[in-house]
Amino acid sequence: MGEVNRMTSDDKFPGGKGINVSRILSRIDSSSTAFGFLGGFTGEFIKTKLEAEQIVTDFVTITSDTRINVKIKSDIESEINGAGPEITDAERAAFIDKLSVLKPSDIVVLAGSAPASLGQNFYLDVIEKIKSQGAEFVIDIEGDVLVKSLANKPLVVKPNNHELGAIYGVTFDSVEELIPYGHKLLTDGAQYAMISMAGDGALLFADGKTYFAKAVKGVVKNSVGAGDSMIAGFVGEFAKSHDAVKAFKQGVACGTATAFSDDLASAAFIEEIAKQVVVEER
Ligand SMILES: Nc1ncnc2c1ncn2[C@@H]1O[C@H](COP(=O)(O)OP(=O)(O)O)[C@@H](O)[C@H]1O
Ligand SMILES: O=P(O)(O)OC[C@H]1O[C@](O)(COP(=O)(O)O)[C@@H](O)[C@@H]1O
Repeated sequence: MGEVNRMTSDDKFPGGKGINVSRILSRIDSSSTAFGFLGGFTGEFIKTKLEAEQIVTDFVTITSDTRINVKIKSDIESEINGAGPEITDAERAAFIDKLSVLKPSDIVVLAGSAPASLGQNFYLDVIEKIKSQGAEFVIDIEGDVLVKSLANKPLVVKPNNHELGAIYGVTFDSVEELIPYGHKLLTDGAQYAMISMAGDGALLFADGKTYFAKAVKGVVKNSVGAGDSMIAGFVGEFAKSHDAVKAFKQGVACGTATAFSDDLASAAFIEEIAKQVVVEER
């Protein structure tokens, strides 16, 4: 702080939670459409990168520049996430309009912070539209919006252990302590809930049961996008098999494989890690 800092190397990746979900889905052979708002030179960069990976995109083009989120990898990881672009009422309305194509078999993943210009009710308006089309939704957003969305029965939610504590105003000293709160996410409305705990593994709450996946051991290269990868793994597998435990296993494999990769995990590495994931009922 307060000094000139020079990087030894740098990379540029198309990012943001929903984009990460689409990139992992494409690697596990699950088709998706990446959508949201894109604008300016940064928006062009993201679109080009996604198209190079054969990911279908359907973004609302905005006049402001898409934000840049800076991830600093040193002895410790630090993140500086942009506040997000200015989005006009017309651009907001165009986005909601796009949801008219949704069918009951679709699953919409709502992920990441919404810029202030979209207003406080943005995600709740989006959820109302998704529900009116008969589609399912998954939500990965911090705070109050996640809590309010539970009444609309999201297919799955995946707060990490810290976010779960913040939702219910508690702190956890052990995995056992957070189990009742995982079940509370279901009684509050979620169909399934996963709690990710980085290097301490993950929990699944499904049909009144609790499942635990011990963390796979390996060298952590990048924890950015591990949570998004976990959601993609769950959704991609659930869309095929409708088996929540299998979906959880795939989620953990994708999250772990990304944590052990420089960018998001490759298909081959996800497959390799999947062989090491063990899920047991607790
Ligand atoms: N250091 C790690 N070692 C092993 N697995 C990890 C590690 N970090 C993340 N993972 C895997 O990825 C999942 C999601 O990571 P996590 O950091 O908890 O999510 P988020 O990025 O949303 O906070 C974890 O539940 C775990 O399965
Ligand atoms: O929208 P937010 O909350 O600022 O989060 C955006 C950030 O989340 C990420 O998608 C990473 O998320 P996770 O580490 O939770 O998987 C980054 O690519 C991005 O910079």
